[in-house]
Amino acid sequence: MADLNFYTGTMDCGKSTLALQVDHNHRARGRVGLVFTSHDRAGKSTLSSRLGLSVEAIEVGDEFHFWHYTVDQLTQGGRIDYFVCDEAQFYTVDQIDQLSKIVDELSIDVFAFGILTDFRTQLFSGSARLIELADRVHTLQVEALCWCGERATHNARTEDGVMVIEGEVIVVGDVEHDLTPDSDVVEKVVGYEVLCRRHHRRRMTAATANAAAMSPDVLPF
Ligand SMILES: Nc1ncnc2c1ncn2[C@@H]1O[C@H](COP(=O)(O)OP(=O)(O)O)[C@@H](O)[C@H]1O
Ligand SMILES: Cc1cn([C@H]2C[C@H](O)[C@@H](COP(=O)(O)O)O2)c(=O)[nH]c1=O
Repeated sequence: MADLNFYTGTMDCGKSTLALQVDHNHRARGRVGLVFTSHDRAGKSTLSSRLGLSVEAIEVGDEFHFWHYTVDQLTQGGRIDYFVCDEAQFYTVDQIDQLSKIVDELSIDVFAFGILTDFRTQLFSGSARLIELADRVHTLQVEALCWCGERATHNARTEDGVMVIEGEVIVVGDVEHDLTPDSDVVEKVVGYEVLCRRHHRRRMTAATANAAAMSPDVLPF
């Protein structure tokens, strides 16, 4: 029996690295797989890890149809044992439904990887559908840490290190370290920072915590 697996965690916790390892290990045992991604930082049709590894991947846009694509491949005599699906938070609900049908009707294992919530702590629709349908949901064991040392649980979007709460849901970017607000620079550096829930709610990033350290700790709001 094939399974639909969802591996999740915050940004920067090792998901793409694990996706590359899963593909490597299954391929090493003679299994035939397809690798998919969406909006990877390294560019279109690439699955990349911050460790520097990357592989070519099939880009999943909103119009991509997993079921039609897979049936076409199989009809042409191709063999497929598994899918590795990175950045699955960006997939549509229909695409996740197609993946579950592929598991059930074509006995293809699916390993999906993605973050759960956006910069406003709202579930991505693709991630929510995976939570609803997956046979197994795994939280990655490598934990990214908040600047305070606690386990990071949420993803903040920042401009020059200061947390923002307005904007488009999809903004491709990376976690930024050691940012300090610089009023002299016109172009703000947009990035992400992983935070514990308490500091996400307080909108307190490493940069603003550093600034606040100069004044007595105000009561939590
Ligand atoms: N220079 C490094 N040395 C060791 N590990 C690193 C280094 N740079 C990044 N990493 C590891 O890579 C992880 C991020 O990997 P990645 O697969 O890109 O994460 P995700 O896909 O979840 O954003 C970090 O949590 C860290 O453990
Ligand atoms: C929180 C959040 C993230 N994103 C983007 C930023 C990155 O390009 C990816 C996550 O990649 P990672 O491999 O897990 O680091 O998602 C976004 O578009 N919107 C958000 O709210």
